[in-house]
Amino acid sequence: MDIRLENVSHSYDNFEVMRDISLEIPHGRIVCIVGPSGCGKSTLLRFIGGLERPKQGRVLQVGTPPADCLNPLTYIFQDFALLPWRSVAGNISLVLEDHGIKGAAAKEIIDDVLARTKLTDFAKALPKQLSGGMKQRVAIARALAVNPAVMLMDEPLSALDSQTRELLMDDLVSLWTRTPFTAVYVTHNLAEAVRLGHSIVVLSRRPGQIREIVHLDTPLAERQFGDPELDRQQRHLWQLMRDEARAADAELLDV
Ligand SMILES: Nc1ncnc2c1ncn2[C@@H]1O[C@H](COP(=O)(O)OP(=O)(O)OP(=O)(O)O)[C@@H](O)[C@H]1O
Repeated sequence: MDIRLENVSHSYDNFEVMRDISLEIPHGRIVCIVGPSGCGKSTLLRFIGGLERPKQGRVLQVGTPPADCLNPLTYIFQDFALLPWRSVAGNISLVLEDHGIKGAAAKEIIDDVLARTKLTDFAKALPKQLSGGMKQRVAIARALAVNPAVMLMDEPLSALDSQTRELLMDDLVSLWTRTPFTAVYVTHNLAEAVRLGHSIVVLSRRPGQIREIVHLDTPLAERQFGDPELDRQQRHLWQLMRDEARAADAELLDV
């Protein structure tokens, strides 16, 4: 299933947040969205997820979700959103229980996603026993359990330290390489964008408009830390964003 945004514009009362966004999120691709603070990245994600509707334009789901998909659009948040009293396996089973999947059928799915996220040995652990990186792996496993058509990732690594972030990026790349998934990935971090994005949508400051869409051809598995081509792309993204980010920053201070 692809997602298509057609001429999406939005205001909260008279406060214009985004203007005329048209965008394709193709099946099996990771599309990163970057832009200065307050330019509407999270709002765009909410429109794609159907949590809110834009004032103008349309968000279309094109094609059908996978046959065994329980939840076509699934979020992964920065703060993991795990239930502290449930084990790792219990947090994953929760989303299956919502769909009436229990017993052996649930166990099969849970075992599979735990293995894919290298969490098998932690099935019985409670969230408080886990590091931040492990918690986010649980959140990713939980998202994979519903076999989503599109994962909506809102700054999923930004609460983590830089080393853990690198490890999680490696995990996401190997997950995608084994079984490609579709994701819209909002981030402030341009290094994450060039490491994980098949394309990177650069938004202007508010009202967010598309400044440029950068397409990266290097396969995800070949993108190494410190790769000169990725560094060059990251510099290009920063050039696009620097003045906008500075202006947006000044605007926020004025409020
Ligand atoms: N429900 C709402 N009512 C009024 N204003 C809102 C609402 N939601 C978001 N906004 C405003 O819309 C603008 C865009 O917000 P949004 O959170 O989408 O930006 P963002 O690019 O994700 O920001 P950041 O990078 O800081 O997380 C902001 O100025 C925000 O204050």
